[in-house]
Amino acid sequence: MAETSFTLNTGGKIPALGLGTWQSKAGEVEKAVEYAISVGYRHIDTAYAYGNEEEVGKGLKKAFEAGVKREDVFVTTKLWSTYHKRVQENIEISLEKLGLDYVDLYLMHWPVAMNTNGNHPLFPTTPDGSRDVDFSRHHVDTYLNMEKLLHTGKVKAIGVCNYSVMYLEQLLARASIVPAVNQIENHPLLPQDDVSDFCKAKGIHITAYSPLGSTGSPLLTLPAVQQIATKHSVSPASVLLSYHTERGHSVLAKSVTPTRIMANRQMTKLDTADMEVLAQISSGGNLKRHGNPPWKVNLGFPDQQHVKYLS
Ligand SMILES: NC(=O)C1=CN([C@@H]2O[C@H](COP(=O)(O)OP(=O)(O)OC[C@H]3O[C@@H](n4cnc5c(N)ncnc54)[C@H](OP(=O)(O)O)[C@@H]3O)[C@@H](O)[C@H]2O)C=CC1
Ligand SMILES: O=C[C@H](O)[C@@H](O)[C@@H](O)[C@H](O)C(=O)O
Repeated sequence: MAETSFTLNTGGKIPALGLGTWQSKAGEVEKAVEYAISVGYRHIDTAYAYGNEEEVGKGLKKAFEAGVKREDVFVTTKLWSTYHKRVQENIEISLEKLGLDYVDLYLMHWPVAMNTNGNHPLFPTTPDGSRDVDFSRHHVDTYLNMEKLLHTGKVKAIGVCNYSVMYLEQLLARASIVPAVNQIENHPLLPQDDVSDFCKAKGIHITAYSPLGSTGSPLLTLPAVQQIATKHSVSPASVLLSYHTERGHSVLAKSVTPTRIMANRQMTKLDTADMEVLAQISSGGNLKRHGNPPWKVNLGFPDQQHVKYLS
């Protein structure tokens, strides 16, 4: 494995590979977390919005009972959009569900607030059926409230997700604490070099999500990925995950399947030629973003400039 962990701007370490839990179903995720930790994972990613923090917490508890120390597991959870005006409340609910005193990383899930008192606790809608966005709440004000959590000991580090360069510039202009992490969709069909370079210059670590292309892992069949896998006698998944460690990013791979959880631990030392082949996949604007919720808001990503926004 090229790197087993990266150092954050807090001085803390983030393990290079984390277990993703988005869409991991009830009845499956507790076992997935317990199994992953038993085979060496030390980084678990969840979120209030995933609705599985309680079960993730049960998996963590089993791992601790088996002798793994709390301080050796890096746990991330995320502030949901309907809680942008209730930051303290949302972390307390998450900690209660997880059965933890603190999380290692607390991330703003999206830089868009939704109506706190809308028609649904997670995904409120307006009468036309679109997302009930709270345009009165600026994402930087939410982040400033997250900064205050650092003094409570309930979070060891704070950061953001889904931040473009434009949003990061807005945030850094007013923040006292540089985010430790920006968690973004990242893979050879969405390299986001602009965000990666900007974060590197500012000391913000990137964690890549949807490295396999999310549900159904469509990127495993990319010919260039398969060709590199054959060259190194490894799986395509290993190539797609190792792409991030080579870039200095940590990576989250979701699976509830024990054989895949185990297999995804295998990292491959990719060479310069491999990285060049992987970089070529997106050349000529051949980009694919899998996570594209209908926010009605311009998030500032260059690949989304064709989208029509209401605001
Ligand atoms: N901050 C944010 O907004 C976001 C954060 N994330 C985080 O990142 C994590 C990873 O991203 P995610 O979108 O889940 O997608 P991934 O790219 O990790 O792909 C997950 C899919 O790949 C399958 N899979 C996993 N390993 C293998 C393998 N070795 N061979 C074949 N198939 C495999 C899984 O199936 P199965 O489980 O059935 O084995 C599942 O269908 C999330 O779970 C979440 O924690 C994700 C999206 C947005
Ligand atoms: O972390 C995973 C993703 O961000 C997911 O939570 C969102 O995409 C959500 O389904 C939404 O529709 O806004």
